[in-house]
Amino acid sequence: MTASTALTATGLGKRYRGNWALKDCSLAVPAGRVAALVGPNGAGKTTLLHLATGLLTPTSGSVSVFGEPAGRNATLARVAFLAQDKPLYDGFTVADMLRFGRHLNPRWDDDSARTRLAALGIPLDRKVGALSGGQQAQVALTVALAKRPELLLLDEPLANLDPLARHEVMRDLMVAVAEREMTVVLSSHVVPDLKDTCDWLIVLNGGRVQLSGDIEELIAGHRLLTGPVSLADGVAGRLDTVDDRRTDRQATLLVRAGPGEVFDPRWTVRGVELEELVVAYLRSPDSTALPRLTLAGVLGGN
Ligand SMILES: Nc1ncnc2c1ncn2[C@@H]1O[C@H](COP(=O)(O)OP(=O)(O)OP(=O)(O)O)[C@@H](O)[C@H]1O
Repeated sequence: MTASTALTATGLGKRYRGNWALKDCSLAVPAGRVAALVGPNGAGKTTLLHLATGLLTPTSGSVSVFGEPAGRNATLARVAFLAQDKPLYDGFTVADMLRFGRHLNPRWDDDSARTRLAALGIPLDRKVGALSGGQQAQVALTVALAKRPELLLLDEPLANLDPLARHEVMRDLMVAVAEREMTVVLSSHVVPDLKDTCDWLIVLNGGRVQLSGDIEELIAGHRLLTGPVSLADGVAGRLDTVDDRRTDRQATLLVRAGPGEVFDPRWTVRGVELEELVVAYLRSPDSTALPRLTLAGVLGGN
């Protein structure tokens, strides 16, 4: 049986006046995954998340959440969205934020929100505007989690946080994922912070999906070769080459190849790190790795 999908985009596009912010975007995030949505500034990450929440309507294609069109009332109750400009009201106290959430959300979990804030040492009577950036991010995450979402969408939750605060937010997110059935899609520029947390990757570049799939499978399907430049054309002609950098003597190639692929022993061959993979694809906007069979399977299984 194929796992159900939390988020599905099919030929999804959004145009602002003459410009496509997102184009031909097809992807599926299986339920229960923690997906990293990465890409440079202006890649379309916020646009995709806004389409998934129903804040924007598609210009073309469609987006659905647990098989239902995004933005419907029934879908909204299952989704929490933490926007990039965290919608925290500076003049409100933390307790006001909880009261607000309780009134707006029928599934609101006040006890866990209070327990979480107490554990973080964030006083309920403090005005939100008087909290540090890290504490504000934690309050915003607490409010989002208290909605008890099945799909949690986070737009740059780590922006403006110092490394310790970033680590704590990611750790708390993982605790929440372990405690309940939840799918997370999290946009970020900070790829190293995602590698221990996320198990699914979506790379957007210039409004298009370049990479989408299970992180372990993507890593296992690529190799980094370093060796004499004279051998480079042979490899580039035989295998999909994502990134090809050459000096007069040496070539460094990132190729799509599984662990069983046999190379000339003059190459030094090693696996790739998540960040190397992301950077290599972003450097080569025409390269894509979209697991069409997997995608078709996931799409068909819902
Ligand atoms: N309301 C809007 N009107 C016109 N163009 C827009 C609007 N919102 C976004 N865009 C454009 O759409 C493209 C994608 O923007 P988007 O904010 O989705 O990217 P992003 O990947 O989230 O970027 P960042 O990492 O900087 O937040 C950009 O070129 C942006 O200028």
